[in-house]
Amino acid sequence: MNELLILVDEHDNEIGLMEKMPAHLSGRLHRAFSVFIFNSKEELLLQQRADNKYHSGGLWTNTCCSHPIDGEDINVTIKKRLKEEMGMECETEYQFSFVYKASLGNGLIEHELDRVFFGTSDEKPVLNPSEAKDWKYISLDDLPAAIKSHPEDFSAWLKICLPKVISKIKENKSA
Ligand SMILES: C=C(C)CCOP(=O)(O)OP(=O)(O)O
Ligand SMILES: [Mg+2]
Ligand SMILES: [Mn+2]
Repeated sequence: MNELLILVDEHDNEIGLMEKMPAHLSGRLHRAFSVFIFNSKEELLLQQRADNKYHSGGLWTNTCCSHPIDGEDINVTIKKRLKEEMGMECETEYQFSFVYKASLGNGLIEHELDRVFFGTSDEKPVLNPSEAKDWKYISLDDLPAAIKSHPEDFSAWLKICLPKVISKIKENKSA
């Protein structure tokens, strides 16, 4: 795997490029994106990561995540990655960004400036087994309690950004 991530400072200024593994071993801040797809009942489509992912294998998380590619429009990368991971085609819209740092076991550290995108689709996923092993819909009324009762089953970044996702949805509705 020779995938280059975009290193940034906390103001999202590009600093350079680094390969995926060294970037996650050193905990250098880099760009990422997290996609949240909802169905028409406003349930969130969760992805269960494949067991053999480099980190957070087997954990439940938002619909699709990856890292932007240097020189490629992030909307193009999102489209490709949503297709590759979940077999889905869906328009997505930028919502907000957040920074987090989390140790994920086996020496890997996620330290990301993560851009969050929302989309709506009733399309059923067709999973790529090297990326995802299961999917399910869950209402945002039920997800916080599910995380509270089994925190070990969910990704670090989902737990960190979920309150912001819920506030953003409320804000979008009242706008
Ligand atoms: C929010 C996060 C964790 C971005 C990285 O996502 P992945 O770990 O799923 O990255 P890919 O292997 O799919 O590129
Ligand atoms: Mg991914
Ligand atoms: Mn990362």
